[in-house]
Amino acid sequence: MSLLEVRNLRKAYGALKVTDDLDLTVEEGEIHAIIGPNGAGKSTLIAQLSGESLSDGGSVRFADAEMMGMAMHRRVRAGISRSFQITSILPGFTALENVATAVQARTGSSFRFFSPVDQENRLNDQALEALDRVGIADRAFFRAGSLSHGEKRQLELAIALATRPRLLLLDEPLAGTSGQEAERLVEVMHSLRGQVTLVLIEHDMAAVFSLADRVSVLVYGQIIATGPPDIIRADPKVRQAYLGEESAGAGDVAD
Ligand SMILES: Nc1ncnc2c1ncn2[C@@H]1O[C@H](COP(=O)(O)OP(=O)(O)OP(=O)(O)O)[C@@H](O)[C@H]1O
Repeated sequence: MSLLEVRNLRKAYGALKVTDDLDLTVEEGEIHAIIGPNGAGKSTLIAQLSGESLSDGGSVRFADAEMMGMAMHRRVRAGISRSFQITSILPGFTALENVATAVQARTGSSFRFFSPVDQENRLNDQALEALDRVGIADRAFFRAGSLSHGEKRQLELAIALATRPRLLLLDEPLAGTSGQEAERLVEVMHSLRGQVTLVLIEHDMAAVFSLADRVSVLVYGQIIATGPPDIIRADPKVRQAYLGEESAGAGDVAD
């Protein structure tokens, strides 16, 4: 059984079918990248999987349970988490407070059986562990607003990891980062391999091809190919859809 099985997933905005009978399978422990041209429906798909956006139909089975119709906080408890955007980080709070606050907000009342002091300790422990996993435990007591852009992206990852997901959905984790920051984040994602299943959308092809175990190509709301990076790179269908090539010639999808 696969960890995530998406079948015939649909979503339309008016006449525009953004997710068009989409099928996708994600195996436990893999890093699965979703690539595709601008407007292909990648962010919409992530939003549908996380429960942030309602779907019009289809099935999303996660760990053999149906997620369709389930609210986002219930999916978080089932083990699906998605990255926050930097814009949702509170700049005046410390990195630790940001993670703890987000965990509390996302898991709802799951700590309610503990005393307030216990609740705070548990939240802080969980938050610190997450900051450590992304390599910024030494920034725990720094105000989030004072962190570098790359560290803020690490903080986003920590927020998503702090709910201890089995499946982590990342929407462009490298966006806006410089070369060194991107390298650091790729290292962090590598270090998560095997601990958590990752589904990520990313435009940085070098990162995608170095990180992903499998890549799915999304075009006009449908997955047109899924496979290991080398197979995807060489797939004529992918090259045509991506580059508008009349025929697949020499060279790669992107490097
Ligand atoms: N709330 C909305 N209302 C109407 N149309 C929308 C809405 N959200 C997205 N769309 C449209 O759905 C299509 C897919 O958008 P989406 O953001 O999912 O694509 P994407 O593959 O993530 O693109 P990009 O790579 O540019 O981020 C686009 O044509 C977009 O304009």
